[in-house]
Amino acid sequence: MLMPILQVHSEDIPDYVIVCGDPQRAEIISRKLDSARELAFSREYRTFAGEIQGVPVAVTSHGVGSPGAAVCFEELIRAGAKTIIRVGTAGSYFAELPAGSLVVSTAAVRAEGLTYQLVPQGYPAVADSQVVDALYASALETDGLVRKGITVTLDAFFAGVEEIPHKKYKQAGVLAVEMEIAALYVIASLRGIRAGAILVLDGFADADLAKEYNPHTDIVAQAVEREIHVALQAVVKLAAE
Ligand SMILES: O=P(O)(O)O[C@H]1O[C@H](CO)[C@@H](O)[C@H]1O
Ligand SMILES: O=c1cc[nH]c(=O)[nH]1
Repeated sequence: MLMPILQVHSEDIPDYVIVCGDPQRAEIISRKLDSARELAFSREYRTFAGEIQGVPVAVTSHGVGSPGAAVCFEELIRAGAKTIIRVGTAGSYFAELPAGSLVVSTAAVRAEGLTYQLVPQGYPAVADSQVVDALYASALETDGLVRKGITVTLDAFFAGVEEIPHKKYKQAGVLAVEMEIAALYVIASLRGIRAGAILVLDGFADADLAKEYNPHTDIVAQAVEREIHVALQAVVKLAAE
């Protein structure tokens, strides 16, 4: 069956799918796969399929923000995805977690609008524990900082006149801020599949720490290579369980 928005056929979507915001990152991830082939590039959604150590895996970009990403997650699940791992970037709240560090998101604060049109307030946006364990174990096998914990999903990247309560999230122990994980975790729970996420911190989101936003540094690019490796090794681990 052809998915109307992603323009991929369900027969081509395996159990394991890696997702990321940037179509260019999807292409970078696809280069790590054996027998990789591009399935479709429709709107911001670019999809590849291949194998990692014999395990079939697809990669799809979901763009920026929860509503567009939700379209991607829903169609991937309809097409047959059973485990979705987001490989993303996020802003850090803590000086001890500088650019280049990794965070495995165990749950997300629903500070966005999309999930409130799907489930009531109070419904948790929580990762699958097996996926979290596989991501964290794989990350510990690599060099560099990694933490696991709660992240927050926002709709706004740039602030308007309303204050984004970064200070409160930080006080509450939230590690990092990004824009799609809450949608992924809520949709995964609703549809009965597994999901998890690993993030490269690309700078500080907190007003006290923030300098100019620049995700295009060597440190971030190297850490993205590391998180891609971690996510693909997590897929191999999960497929062997
Ligand atoms: O790392 P990616 O997947 O691009 O995602 C992060 O980067 C974008 C903002 O620049 C948002 O989509 C945010 O969630
Ligand atoms: O949403 C995002 C993504 C990366 N860095 C940020 O500060 N915010």
